[in-house]
Amino acid sequence: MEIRFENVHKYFGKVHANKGITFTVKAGTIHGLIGENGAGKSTLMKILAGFISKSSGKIYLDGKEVNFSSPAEATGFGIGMLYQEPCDFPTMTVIENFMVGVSKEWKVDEGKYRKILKEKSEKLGFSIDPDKPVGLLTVGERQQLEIIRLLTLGVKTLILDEPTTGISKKQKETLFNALRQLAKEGKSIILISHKLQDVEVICDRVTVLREGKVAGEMERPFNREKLLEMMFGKKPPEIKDETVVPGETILKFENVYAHGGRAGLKNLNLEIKEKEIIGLAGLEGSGQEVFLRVAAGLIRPYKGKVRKNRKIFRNKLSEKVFLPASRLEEGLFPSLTLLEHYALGFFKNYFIIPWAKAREKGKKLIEKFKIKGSLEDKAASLSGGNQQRLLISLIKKDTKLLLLEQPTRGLDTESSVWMWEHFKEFAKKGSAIVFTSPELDEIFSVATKIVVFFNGRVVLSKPKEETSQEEVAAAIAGNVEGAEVEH
Ligand SMILES: Nc1ncnc2c1ncn2[C@@H]1O[C@H](COP(=O)(O)OP(=O)(O)OP(=O)(O)O)[C@@H](O)[C@H]1O
Repeated sequence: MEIRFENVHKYFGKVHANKGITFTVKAGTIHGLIGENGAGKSTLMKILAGFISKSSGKIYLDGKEVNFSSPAEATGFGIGMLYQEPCDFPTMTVIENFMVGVSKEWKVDEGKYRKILKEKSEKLGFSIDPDKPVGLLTVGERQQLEIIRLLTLGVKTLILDEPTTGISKKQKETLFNALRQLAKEGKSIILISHKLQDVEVICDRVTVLREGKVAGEMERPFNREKLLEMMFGKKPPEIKDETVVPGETILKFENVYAHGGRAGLKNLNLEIKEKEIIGLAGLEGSGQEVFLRVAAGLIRPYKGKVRKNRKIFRNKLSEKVFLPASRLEEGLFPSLTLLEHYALGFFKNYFIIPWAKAREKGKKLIEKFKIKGSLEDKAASLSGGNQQRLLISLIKKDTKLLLLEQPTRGLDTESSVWMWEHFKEFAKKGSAIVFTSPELDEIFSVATKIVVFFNGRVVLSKPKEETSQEEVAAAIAGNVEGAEVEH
Protein backbone atom coordinates (compact mmCIF):
# COMPACT_ATOMS: atom_id res chain seq x y z
CA MET A 1 0.00 0.00 0.00
CA GLU A 2 1.44 3.39 -0.99
CA ILE A 3 0.86 6.24 1.43
CA ARG A 4 1.27 9.88 0.51
CA PHE A 5 1.20 12.80 2.90
CA GLU A 6 0.57 16.12 1.22
CA ASN A 7 1.06 19.38 3.06
CA VAL A 8 -0.23 17.95 6.37
CA HIS A 9 -0.59 20.44 9.21
CA LYS A 10 -1.55 19.81 12.81
CA TYR A 11 -2.17 22.38 15.50
CA PHE A 12 -2.69 21.63 19.18
CA GLY A 13 -3.99 25.02 20.26
CA LYS A 14 -0.98 27.27 19.69
CA VAL A 15 1.47 24.38 19.15
CA HIS A 16 2.11 23.78 15.46
CA ALA A 17 3.25 20.13 15.65
CA ASN A 18 3.20 19.28 11.90
CA LYS A 19 4.02 22.13 9.53
CA GLY A 20 3.12 21.13 5.98
CA ILE A 21 4.52 17.61 5.76
CA THR A 22 4.85 16.02 2.31
CA PHE A 23 6.40 12.63 1.55
CA THR A 24 5.56 9.19 0.19
CA VAL A 25 5.93 5.72 1.70
CA LYS A 26 6.20 3.17 -1.09
CA ALA A 27 4.40 -0.16 -0.95
CA GLY A 28 6.53 -3.10 0.14
CA THR A 29 9.19 -0.97 1.83
CA ILE A 30 10.38 -0.33 5.36
CA HIS A 31 10.34 3.42 5.86
CA GLY A 32 12.06 5.08 8.80
CA LEU A 33 10.66 8.21 10.43
CA ILE A 34 13.31 9.84 12.56
CA GLY A 35 13.89 13.14 14.32
CA GLU A 36 14.62 14.60 17.73
CA ASN A 37 12.12 14.63 20.60
CA GLY A 38 9.11 16.76 19.82
CA ALA A 39 9.83 16.82 16.06
CA GLY A 40 6.27 15.72 15.30
CA LYS A 41 6.73 12.04 14.41
CA SER A 42 4.12 10.54 16.73
CA THR A 43 1.63 13.27 15.85
CA LEU A 44 1.88 12.48 12.14
CA MET A 45 1.57 8.73 12.72
CA LYS A 46 -1.39 9.19 15.09
CA ILE A 47 -3.10 11.14 12.31
CA LEU A 48 -2.44 8.32 9.85
CA ALA A 49 -3.73 5.74 12.34
CA GLY A 50 -6.93 7.68 13.03
CA PHE A 51 -6.21 8.57 16.67
CA ILE A 52 -6.24 12.30 16.03
CA SER A 53 -7.38 14.36 13.05
CA LYS A 54 -5.19 16.66 10.98
CA SER A 55 -5.83 20.39 10.85
CA SER A 56 -5.32 20.54 7.06
CA GLY A 57 -3.60 18.74 4.18
CA LYS A 58 -4.26 15.44 2.49
CA ILE A 59 -3.42 11.77 2.93
CA TYR A 60 -3.68 9.34 0.02
CA LEU A 61 -3.71 5.54 0.18
CA ASP A 62 -2.83 4.05 -3.21
CA GLY A 63 -3.85 7.36 -4.81
CA LYS A 64 -7.22 7.65 -3.04
CA GLU A 65 -7.74 10.44 -0.54
CA VAL A 66 -8.70 9.22 2.95
CA ASN A 67 -9.82 10.87 6.18
CA PHE A 68 -10.11 8.69 9.25
CA SER A 69 -12.15 9.67 12.26
CA SER A 70 -11.18 6.69 14.44
CA PRO A 71 -8.47 4.01 14.75
CA ALA A 72 -11.09 1.37 13.88
CA GLU A 73 -11.77 3.17 10.60
CA ALA A 74 -8.04 3.34 9.83
CA THR A 75 -7.68 -0.38 10.61
CA GLY A 76 -10.58 -1.00 8.21
CA PHE A 77 -8.44 0.68 5.53
CA GLY A 78 -5.50 -1.54 6.46
CA ILE A 79 -3.54 0.78 8.78
CA GLY A 80 -2.43 -0.41 12.20
CA MET A 81 -0.16 1.17 14.79
CA LEU A 82 1.89 -0.59 17.41
CA TYR A 83 2.75 1.36 20.53
CA GLN A 84 5.76 1.48 22.83
CA GLU A 85 3.48 0.25 25.57
CA PRO A 86 0.88 -2.04 24.02
CA CYS A 87 -2.54 -1.86 25.63
CA ASP A 88 -3.96 -5.21 26.61
CA PHE A 89 -5.50 -6.98 29.58
CA PRO A 90 -2.61 -8.21 31.76
CA THR A 91 -4.44 -10.86 33.77
CA MET A 92 -5.98 -12.54 30.75
CA THR A 93 -4.06 -15.15 28.79
CA VAL A 94 -2.52 -14.60 25.39
CA ILE A 95 -5.28 -16.49 23.60
CA GLU A 96 -8.02 -14.63 25.50
CA ASN A 97 -6.48 -11.28 24.64
CA PHE A 98 -6.10 -12.34 21.05
CA MET A 99 -9.74 -13.39 20.78
CA VAL A 100 -10.97 -10.15 22.37
CA GLY A 101 -8.81 -8.24 19.92
CA VAL A 102 -9.77 -9.91 16.68
CA SER A 103 -13.07 -11.81 16.90
CA LYS A 104 -16.32 -10.18 15.99
CA GLU A 105 -18.55 -13.21 16.58
CA TRP A 106 -20.90 -13.72 19.52
CA LYS A 107 -19.78 -17.25 20.13
CA VAL A 108 -16.05 -17.55 19.75
CA ASP A 109 -14.48 -20.74 18.44
CA GLU A 110 -11.30 -20.88 20.56
CA GLY A 111 -9.79 -23.68 18.50
CA LYS A 112 -9.96 -21.58 15.36
CA TYR A 113 -8.11 -18.68 16.98
CA ARG A 114 -5.51 -20.95 18.56
CA LYS A 115 -4.81 -22.23 15.06
CA ILE A 116 -4.53 -18.72 13.57
CA LEU A 117 -2.21 -17.63 16.39
CA LYS A 118 -0.02 -20.71 15.98
CA GLU A 119 0.22 -20.44 12.20
CA LYS A 120 0.98 -16.76 12.15
CA SER A 121 3.54 -17.10 14.98
CA GLU A 122 5.34 -19.91 13.20
CA LYS A 123 5.39 -18.06 9.91
CA LEU A 124 7.04 -15.01 11.47
CA GLY A 125 9.37 -16.98 13.74
CA PHE A 126 7.62 -15.78 16.92
CA SER A 127 7.18 -17.93 19.98
CA ILE A 128 4.39 -17.04 22.38
CA ASP A 129 2.73 -19.46 24.78
CA PRO A 130 -1.06 -19.05 24.21
CA ASP A 131 -1.87 -19.95 27.81
CA LYS A 132 0.46 -17.50 29.55
CA PRO A 133 -1.11 -14.43 31.19
CA VAL A 134 -0.21 -11.37 29.10
CA GLY A 135 1.12 -9.64 32.22
CA LEU A 136 3.94 -12.20 32.37
CA LEU A 137 5.09 -11.72 28.78
CA THR A 138 8.23 -9.77 28.02
CA VAL A 139 7.93 -6.52 26.08
CA GLY A 140 9.15 -8.38 23.00
CA GLU A 141 6.52 -11.12 23.32
CA ARG A 142 3.74 -8.57 23.83
CA GLN A 143 4.90 -6.84 20.71
CA GLN A 144 4.79 -10.09 18.76
CA LEU A 145 1.24 -10.69 19.94
CA GLU A 146 0.19 -7.21 18.88
CA ILE A 147 1.74 -7.63 15.43
CA ILE A 148 -0.16 -10.89 14.94
CA ARG A 149 -3.38 -9.24 16.11
CA LEU A 150 -3.01 -6.38 13.65
CA LEU A 151 -2.12 -8.74 10.78
CA THR A 152 -5.15 -10.91 11.59
CA LEU A 153 -7.29 -7.76 11.34
CA GLY A 154 -5.98 -7.39 7.79
CA VAL A 155 -3.52 -4.56 8.32
CA LYS A 156 -1.41 -3.77 5.24
CA THR A 157 0.53 -0.88 6.70
CA LEU A 158 2.18 -1.39 10.05
CA ILE A 159 3.39 1.60 12.06
CA LEU A 160 5.85 0.81 14.86
CA ASP A 161 6.87 3.37 17.49
CA GLU A 162 10.35 2.66 18.95
CA PRO A 163 9.86 -1.11 18.65
CA THR A 164 13.37 -2.17 19.67
CA THR A 165 13.34 -0.49 23.07
CA GLY A 166 13.31 -2.96 25.94
CA ILE A 167 13.51 -6.14 23.88
CA SER A 168 16.36 -8.62 23.77
CA LYS A 169 18.88 -8.83 20.95
CA LYS A 170 17.38 -12.10 19.79
CA GLN A 171 13.86 -10.68 19.84
CA LYS A 172 15.11 -7.74 17.80
CA GLU A 173 16.51 -10.10 15.19
CA THR A 174 13.21 -11.99 15.10
CA LEU A 175 11.30 -8.72 14.78
CA PHE A 176 13.50 -7.45 11.95
CA ASN A 177 13.22 -10.75 10.07
CA ALA A 178 9.43 -10.62 10.44
CA LEU A 179 9.31 -7.02 9.20
CA ARG A 180 11.47 -7.91 6.18
CA GLN A 181 9.17 -10.81 5.40
CA LEU A 182 6.08 -8.61 5.66
CA ALA A 183 7.62 -5.97 3.38
CA LYS A 184 8.41 -8.67 0.84
CA GLU A 185 4.73 -9.60 0.83
CA GLY A 186 3.96 -6.01 -0.21
CA LYS A 187 3.10 -4.57 3.20
CA SER A 188 4.41 -1.13 4.10
CA ILE A 189 6.20 -0.70 7.38
CA ILE A 190 6.76 2.69 9.00
CA LEU A 191 9.28 2.69 11.82
CA ILE A 192 9.61 5.58 14.27
CA SER A 193 13.02 5.36 15.88
CA HIS A 194 15.79 7.25 17.59
CA LYS A 195 18.29 4.50 17.03
CA LEU A 196 20.21 5.16 13.87
CA GLN A 197 21.86 1.73 14.01
CA ASP A 198 18.45 0.09 13.79
CA VAL A 199 17.29 2.39 11.04
CA GLU A 200 20.44 1.70 9.03
CA VAL A 201 20.02 -2.06 9.38
CA ILE A 202 16.35 -2.34 8.52
CA CYS A 203 15.05 0.67 6.57
CA ASP A 204 14.97 1.13 2.80
CA ARG A 205 14.31 4.84 3.04
CA VAL A 206 14.22 7.44 5.79
CA THR A 207 12.34 10.70 6.26
CA VAL A 208 13.77 13.07 8.86
CA LEU A 209 11.44 15.45 10.69
CA ARG A 210 12.72 18.53 12.45
CA GLU A 211 10.55 21.05 14.27
CA GLY A 212 7.44 19.79 12.53
CA LYS A 213 8.85 19.88 8.98
CA VAL A 214 10.54 17.40 6.66
CA ALA A 215 14.25 18.17 7.08
CA GLY A 216 15.36 15.66 4.44
CA GLU A 217 15.08 12.15 3.04
CA MET A 218 17.64 9.48 2.29
CA GLU A 219 17.78 6.02 0.74
CA ARG A 220 20.19 3.29 1.67
CA PRO A 221 23.17 3.22 1.83
CA PHE A 222 22.73 5.80 4.60
CA ASN A 223 25.25 8.41 5.56
CA ARG A 224 25.07 8.69 9.34
CA GLU A 225 26.80 12.06 9.57
CA LYS A 226 24.31 13.55 7.13
CA LEU A 227 21.35 11.99 8.94
CA LEU A 228 22.54 13.46 12.25
CA GLU A 229 22.94 16.81 10.60
CA MET A 230 19.38 16.63 9.25
CA MET A 231 18.08 15.66 12.70
CA PHE A 232 19.89 18.22 14.82
CA GLY A 233 21.44 20.74 12.47
CA LYS A 234 24.79 19.82 14.01
CA LYS A 235 26.51 16.73 15.32
CA PRO A 236 25.50 16.01 18.92
CA PRO A 237 28.33 16.00 21.45
CA GLU A 238 29.52 12.68 22.79
CA ILE A 239 29.30 11.65 26.42
CA LYS A 240 32.63 12.27 28.12
CA ASP A 241 34.05 9.43 30.16
CA GLU A 242 35.70 10.33 33.47
CA THR A 243 37.13 8.16 36.21
CA VAL A 244 35.73 8.67 39.69
CA VAL A 245 36.75 7.58 43.14
CA PRO A 246 33.66 6.46 45.08
CA GLY A 247 32.99 8.05 48.48
CA GLU A 248 31.15 6.66 51.52
CA THR A 249 28.55 3.91 51.33
CA ILE A 250 25.05 5.40 51.33
CA LEU A 251 22.94 2.28 51.04
CA LYS A 252 23.96 -1.29 51.85
CA PHE A 253 22.01 -4.39 50.90
CA GLU A 254 22.70 -7.43 53.07
CA ASN A 255 21.32 -10.80 51.94
CA VAL A 256 18.15 -9.16 50.68
CA TYR A 257 15.26 -11.21 49.34
CA ALA A 258 12.12 -9.60 47.93
CA HIS A 259 9.08 -10.54 45.90
CA GLY A 260 8.06 -8.80 42.71
CA GLY A 261 8.39 -9.06 38.95
CA ARG A 262 8.99 -12.46 37.46
CA ALA A 263 12.08 -13.48 39.37
CA GLY A 264 11.90 -11.47 42.60
CA LEU A 265 15.20 -10.65 44.29
CA LYS A 266 17.38 -13.34 45.81
CA ASN A 267 20.24 -12.98 48.24
CA LEU A 268 21.32 -9.53 47.13
CA ASN A 269 24.51 -8.07 48.57
CA LEU A 270 25.48 -4.68 47.22
CA GLU A 271 26.79 -1.34 48.38
CA ILE A 272 25.86 1.92 46.74
CA LYS A 273 28.53 4.54 47.29
CA GLU A 274 28.74 8.28 46.82
CA LYS A 275 29.72 9.38 43.31
CA GLU A 276 29.01 5.96 41.83
CA ILE A 277 26.95 5.55 38.68
CA ILE A 278 25.80 1.95 38.76
CA GLY A 279 24.41 0.50 35.55
CA LEU A 280 22.07 -2.46 36.05
CA ALA A 281 22.05 -4.86 33.14
CA GLY A 282 19.94 -7.93 32.54
CA LEU A 283 17.00 -9.14 30.52
CA GLU A 284 13.76 -7.45 31.45
CA GLY A 285 12.32 -8.95 34.63
CA SER A 286 15.59 -10.41 35.92
CA GLY A 287 15.37 -8.56 39.23
CA GLN A 288 16.80 -5.15 38.45
CA GLU A 289 13.33 -3.52 38.48
CA VAL A 290 12.60 -5.05 41.90
CA PHE A 291 15.99 -3.93 43.19
CA LEU A 292 15.28 -0.30 42.21
CA ARG A 293 11.92 -0.45 43.96
CA VAL A 294 13.41 -1.98 47.11
CA ALA A 295 16.07 0.76 47.12
CA ALA A 296 13.32 3.35 46.67
CA GLY A 297 11.40 1.88 49.61
CA LEU A 298 8.44 0.88 47.44
CA ILE A 299 8.91 -2.87 48.01
CA ARG A 300 9.81 -4.28 51.44
CA PRO A 301 12.26 -7.17 51.53
CA TYR A 302 10.91 -10.31 53.20
CA LYS A 303 14.40 -11.32 54.32
CA GLY A 304 17.69 -9.50 54.77
CA LYS A 305 18.50 -5.87 55.53
CA VAL A 306 18.84 -2.59 53.69
CA ARG A 307 21.05 -0.30 55.77
CA LYS A 308 21.03 3.45 55.27
CA ASN A 309 23.96 5.66 56.12
CA ARG A 310 22.20 7.86 58.68
CA LYS A 311 24.87 10.55 58.50
CA ILE A 312 24.10 11.09 54.84
CA PHE A 313 20.35 10.66 54.99
CA ARG A 314 19.67 13.42 57.46
CA ASN A 315 17.26 15.42 55.35
CA LYS A 316 14.38 13.00 54.79
CA LEU A 317 12.69 15.03 52.08
CA SER A 318 15.35 14.96 49.45
CA GLU A 319 17.19 11.77 50.24
CA LYS A 320 16.26 9.80 47.17
CA VAL A 321 14.22 9.89 44.03
CA PHE A 322 12.87 7.13 41.82
CA LEU A 323 12.14 7.71 38.13
CA PRO A 324 10.03 4.84 36.80
CA ALA A 325 10.09 3.69 33.18
CA SER A 326 6.38 4.30 32.75
CA ARG A 327 6.54 8.04 33.11
CA LEU A 328 2.96 8.97 32.54
CA GLU A 329 1.49 6.19 34.69
CA GLU A 330 3.85 6.15 37.67
CA GLY A 331 5.88 9.33 37.38
CA LEU A 332 3.61 12.18 36.38
CA PHE A 333 0.00 13.22 36.81
CA PRO A 334 -1.24 13.15 33.20
CA SER A 335 -4.08 15.64 33.64
CA LEU A 336 -2.18 18.14 35.79
CA THR A 337 -0.43 21.09 34.18
CA LEU A 338 3.30 21.71 34.33
CA LEU A 339 2.64 24.54 36.80
CA GLU A 340 0.72 22.16 39.06
CA HIS A 341 3.60 19.69 38.91
CA TYR A 342 6.06 22.37 39.99
CA ALA A 343 3.74 23.59 42.73
CA LEU A 344 3.37 20.05 44.09
CA GLY A 345 7.01 19.18 43.56
CA PHE A 346 8.57 22.15 45.29
CA PHE A 347 5.91 23.78 47.47
CA LYS A 348 3.71 20.99 48.76
CA ASN A 349 4.69 21.56 52.38
CA TYR A 350 3.35 25.07 52.35
CA PHE A 351 -0.01 25.64 54.03
CA ILE A 352 -1.14 27.68 51.02
CA ILE A 353 0.65 27.09 47.72
CA PRO A 354 2.57 30.22 46.69
CA TRP A 355 1.47 30.14 43.04
CA ALA A 356 3.53 33.16 42.00
CA LYS A 357 6.69 31.47 43.32
CA ALA A 358 5.74 28.16 41.69
CA ARG A 359 5.20 29.98 38.39
CA GLU A 360 8.56 31.68 38.62
CA LYS A 361 10.34 28.43 39.48
CA GLY A 362 8.48 26.57 36.72
CA LYS A 363 9.36 29.18 34.12
CA LYS A 364 13.05 28.91 34.98
CA LEU A 365 13.00 25.12 34.91
CA ILE A 366 11.15 24.94 31.57
CA GLU A 367 13.86 27.16 30.14
CA LYS A 368 16.75 25.35 31.79
CA PHE A 369 15.51 21.89 30.80
CA LYS A 370 14.43 23.06 27.35
CA ILE A 371 10.95 21.60 27.76
CA LYS A 372 8.81 22.14 24.69
CA GLY A 373 5.61 23.14 26.43
CA SER A 374 4.18 25.89 28.63
CA LEU A 375 3.20 26.09 32.29
CA GLU A 376 -0.47 25.71 31.35
CA ASP A 377 0.01 22.51 29.26
CA LYS A 378 -1.06 19.22 30.75
CA ALA A 379 1.71 16.63 31.24
CA ALA A 380 -0.13 14.19 28.95
CA SER A 381 0.14 16.61 26.02
CA LEU A 382 3.96 16.70 26.07
CA SER A 383 5.93 14.48 23.68
CA GLY A 384 7.60 11.44 25.30
CA GLY A 385 11.00 13.13 25.48
CA ASN A 386 9.57 16.27 26.99
CA GLN A 387 7.71 14.27 29.64
CA GLN A 388 11.09 12.85 30.63
CA ARG A 389 12.58 16.34 30.80
CA LEU A 390 9.69 17.42 33.03
CA LEU A 391 10.32 14.50 35.40
CA ILE A 392 14.02 15.30 35.56
CA SER A 393 13.37 18.98 36.18
CA LEU A 394 11.39 17.99 39.28
CA ILE A 395 14.41 16.34 40.95
CA LYS A 396 15.70 18.48 43.79
CA LYS A 397 19.33 19.56 43.71
CA ASP A 398 20.29 17.97 47.03
CA THR A 399 18.97 14.47 46.20
CA LYS A 400 21.49 11.90 47.44
CA LEU A 401 20.36 8.83 45.57
CA LEU A 402 18.87 8.79 42.09
CA LEU A 403 17.16 5.56 41.07
CA LEU A 404 16.44 5.70 37.38
CA GLU A 405 14.57 3.10 35.40
CA GLN A 406 15.47 3.26 31.70
CA PRO A 407 16.07 7.02 31.94
CA THR A 408 16.78 7.55 28.25
CA ARG A 409 13.92 5.45 26.95
CA GLY A 410 12.44 7.29 23.98
CA LEU A 411 14.98 10.12 24.10
CA ASP A 412 16.86 11.18 21.00
CA THR A 413 20.67 11.14 20.99
CA GLU A 414 21.07 14.80 21.80
CA SER A 415 18.59 14.64 24.68
CA SER A 416 20.27 11.50 26.08
CA VAL A 417 23.68 13.13 26.07
CA TRP A 418 22.24 16.26 27.61
CA MET A 419 20.43 14.23 30.26
CA TRP A 420 23.52 12.26 31.26
CA GLU A 421 25.58 15.42 31.50
CA HIS A 422 22.90 16.70 33.89
CA PHE A 423 22.85 13.50 36.00
CA LYS A 424 26.62 13.41 36.15
CA GLU A 425 26.52 16.77 37.89
CA PHE A 426 24.67 15.03 40.72
CA ALA A 427 27.31 12.30 40.88
CA LYS A 428 30.14 14.85 40.88
CA LYS A 429 28.57 16.53 43.89
CA GLY A 430 28.54 13.22 45.77
CA SER A 431 25.17 11.69 44.95
CA ALA A 432 24.89 8.12 43.71
CA ILE A 433 23.01 7.06 40.62
CA VAL A 434 21.62 3.61 39.94
CA PHE A 435 20.00 3.07 36.55
CA THR A 436 18.70 0.31 34.30
CA SER A 437 19.06 0.26 30.56
CA PRO A 438 18.34 -2.29 27.87
CA GLU A 439 21.30 -0.84 25.91
CA LEU A 440 24.72 -2.22 26.79
CA ASP A 441 26.33 0.65 24.91
CA GLU A 442 24.65 3.14 27.20
CA ILE A 443 25.66 1.22 30.32
CA PHE A 444 29.27 1.09 29.16
CA SER A 445 29.37 4.73 28.20
CA VAL A 446 28.10 6.18 31.51
CA ALA A 447 28.35 3.65 34.34
CA THR A 448 31.31 3.53 36.75
CA LYS A 449 30.20 0.11 37.98
CA ILE A 450 28.22 -2.61 36.21
CA VAL A 451 25.89 -5.04 37.94
CA VAL A 452 24.23 -7.84 35.99
CA PHE A 453 21.03 -9.54 37.14
CA PHE A 454 19.95 -12.98 36.07
CA ASN A 455 16.89 -14.75 37.39
CA GLY A 456 16.63 -12.51 40.46
CA ARG A 457 20.31 -12.65 41.45
CA VAL A 458 23.39 -10.59 40.86
CA VAL A 459 25.68 -12.69 38.69
CA LEU A 460 28.31 -10.05 37.98
CA SER A 461 29.31 -6.88 39.81
CA LYS A 462 32.47 -5.09 38.72
CA PRO A 463 33.89 -1.64 38.13
CA LYS A 464 33.55 -0.83 34.45
CA GLU A 465 37.29 -0.93 33.80
CA GLU A 466 37.48 -4.51 35.02
CA THR A 467 34.89 -6.02 32.69
CA SER A 468 34.06 -6.12 28.99
CA GLN A 469 30.94 -5.99 26.84
CA GLU A 470 31.45 -9.69 26.02
CA GLU A 471 31.61 -10.70 29.67
CA VAL A 472 28.52 -8.64 30.55
CA ALA A 473 26.58 -10.00 27.55
CA ALA A 474 27.41 -13.56 28.61
CA ALA A 475 26.30 -12.80 32.19
CA ILE A 476 23.01 -11.33 30.94
CA ALA A 477 22.34 -14.62 29.17
CA GLY A 478 23.11 -16.51 32.38
CA ASN A 479 26.45 -17.87 31.19
CA VAL A 480 28.23 -17.44 34.50
CA GLU A 481 28.91 -19.67 37.42
CA GLY A 482 26.11 -19.87 39.94
CA ALA A 483 23.48 -18.30 37.68
CA GLU A 484 21.04 -21.15 38.12
CA VAL A 485 21.60 -21.87 41.83
CA GLU A 486 18.41 -21.70 43.87
CA HIS A 487 18.41 -20.88 47.58
N1 LIG B 1 -2.23 16.24 22.63
C1 LIG B 1 -1.37 17.25 22.53
N2 LIG B 1 -1.67 18.48 23.00
C2 LIG B 1 -0.81 19.51 22.89
N3 LIG B 1 0.43 19.41 22.30
C3 LIG B 1 0.79 18.22 21.82
C4 LIG B 1 -0.08 17.06 21.91
N4 LIG B 1 0.57 16.00 21.34
C5 LIG B 1 1.76 16.48 20.94
N5 LIG B 1 1.89 17.80 21.21
C6 LIG B 1 3.07 18.66 20.90
O1 LIG B 1 3.40 18.49 19.53
C7 LIG B 1 4.82 18.50 19.35
C8 LIG B 1 5.24 17.24 18.60
O2 LIG B 1 5.07 16.11 19.46
P1 LIG B 1 5.25 14.60 18.99
O3 LIG B 1 4.80 13.73 20.13
O4 LIG B 1 4.61 14.39 17.67
O5 LIG B 1 6.82 14.52 18.84
P2 LIG B 1 7.77 13.27 18.57
O6 LIG B 1 8.62 13.62 17.40
O7 LIG B 1 6.97 12.03 18.46
O8 LIG B 1 8.64 13.29 19.90
P3 LIG B 1 9.23 12.08 20.85
O9 LIG B 1 10.39 11.52 20.12
O10 LIG B 1 9.69 12.86 22.07
O11 LIG B 1 8.13 11.12 21.15
C9 LIG B 1 5.42 18.63 20.73
O12 LIG B 1 5.78 19.97 20.95
C10 LIG B 1 4.31 18.21 21.66
O13 LIG B 1 4.41 18.86 22.92
